[in-house]
Amino acid sequence: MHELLTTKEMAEADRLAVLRGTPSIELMENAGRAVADAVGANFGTIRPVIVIAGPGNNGGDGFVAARLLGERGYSVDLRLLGDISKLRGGAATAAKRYSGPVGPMIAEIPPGAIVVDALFGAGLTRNVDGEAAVAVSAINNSGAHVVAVDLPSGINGDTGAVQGTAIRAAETVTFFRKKPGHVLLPGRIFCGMTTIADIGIPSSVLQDIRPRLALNQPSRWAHLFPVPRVEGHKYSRGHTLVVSGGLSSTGAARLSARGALRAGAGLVTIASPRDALAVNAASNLAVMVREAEGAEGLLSLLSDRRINTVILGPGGGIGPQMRATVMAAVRQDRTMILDADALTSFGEKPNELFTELKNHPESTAILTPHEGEFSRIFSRMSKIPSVKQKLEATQAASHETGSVILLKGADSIIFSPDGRGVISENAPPYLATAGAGDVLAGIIAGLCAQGMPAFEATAAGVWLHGEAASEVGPGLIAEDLPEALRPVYRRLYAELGAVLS
Ligand SMILES: NC(=O)C1=CN([C@@H]2O[C@H](COP(=O)(O)OP(=O)(O)OC[C@H]3O[C@@H](n4cnc5c(N)ncnc54)[C@H](O)[C@@H]3O)[C@@H](O)[C@H]2O)[C@@H](O)CC1
Ligand SMILES: [K+]
Repeated sequence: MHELLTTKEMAEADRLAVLRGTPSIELMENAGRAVADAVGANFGTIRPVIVIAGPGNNGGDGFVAARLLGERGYSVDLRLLGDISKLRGGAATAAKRYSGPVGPMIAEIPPGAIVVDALFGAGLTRNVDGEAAVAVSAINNSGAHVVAVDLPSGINGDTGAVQGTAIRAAETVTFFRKKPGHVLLPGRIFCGMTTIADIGIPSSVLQDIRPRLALNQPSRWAHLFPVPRVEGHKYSRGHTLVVSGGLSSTGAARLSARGALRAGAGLVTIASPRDALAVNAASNLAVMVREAEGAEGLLSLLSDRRINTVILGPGGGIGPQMRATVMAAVRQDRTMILDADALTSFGEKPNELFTELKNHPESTAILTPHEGEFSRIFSRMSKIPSVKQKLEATQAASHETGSVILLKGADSIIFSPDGRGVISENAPPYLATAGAGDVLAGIIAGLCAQGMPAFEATAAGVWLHGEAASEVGPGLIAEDLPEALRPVYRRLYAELGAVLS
């Protein structure tokens, strides 16, 4: 159930289901019934129901729900945008089956009403305006409990963007699979709680559609998640190197190092400039500290081939030295997590980095920008859209650079150069705190160190980071995150059925 379908893929699912023998009116009947059931699950027949129907099949679902709710004893007031004679296909059939009165668009909602929002769904093609916009603001201002059909009207199913204005729903009933707009912000907030109803589309249609996007859930990467083995030893669990900043900025590297250790890397070393050696050494026990000045220093440490992952960026400083250090790591064919300063340092010359990466196919880069960093590094690349179109932008950036890209946010997006993508929805709001990103870079590196492939390690890292934050709860500071991985790992391993002694 974790696949995400674009609106185009959903239309294809619909078409294939019809080809395989389910008439489209039956899909619509099932959709409308699921909506009526959602109303019935929470409210008795005392509260009036207002169904706001649009001119397409979303409106058709609304007509079905209105008919069924009427049959179940609810007082139903159906309002239609446009002319009933203009309805086509399933929507026209559903309207014929509805015997109640059909009123014009509404501009005021009576107190205590339940609203079924069947104005626009997957077929929204432009900004909501005119009468529809008036109805949307009346609904939003009324405080009514809104059940949205498929998507809150005004939310773009593919991007989660608000087109003009949008209905704020308490719950959204969607069909077969979620769409990106249910998960991406701000769409997710407008959806309220989203549930998925089975409307008779067989899962087998997915074999033809082959969706590339999914929710970031363990089902996407659990089969590659490292399980420590009794016969294993620290060297078999990989070695992560974290490059530290100077004396006044060592905290970020230390947070990364702790994240990598807790994620299960066998060994973690901080490569530290001389002036910061004492502070790095004094504040770490299990983490080793080695002296390394700039690119030269890193190169000499990387002569140890057992070091298989390198974190560059957290607290490392912006400028030519960072650029040289990153380039040195790329030439050493390692898996690198490039974060923060390592990305910003290439803001003026991104191609320098990407050409070097192309010349070293044995090295793997995972880039972990937030939106600001993403713009800085990719805005000069013409084939990459603005970060405002975050899904397409992340996918294009991954494709163009051959790197795994993690666009960090409350709806973190991760793409692999092969076109697979996941969107995360488990990050609690208090995760937006100083240093949390440094820990995340460490967790991802720690998983890569143990042999997990880059895309899956990044997805797993982001998921674990979100779970760890929820484990800590409000008041969280970045230092808490590595420590909170323990109960999260315990639960995950229990779910994976791994036997740990
Ligand atoms: N695809 C499927 O498998 C199924 C789809 N169903 C429903 O069908 C919906 C999609 O139906 P449609 O493709 O007909 O699309 P919609 O019903 O979402 O909207 C299309 C209609 O709205 C108009 N429109 C779009 N944007 C507008 C705007 N800003 N202002 C005014 N008018 C606007 C279009 O001209 C068109 O008439 C889904 O969201 C779902 O609710 C269900 O019936 C069940 C099966
Ligand atoms: K809707």
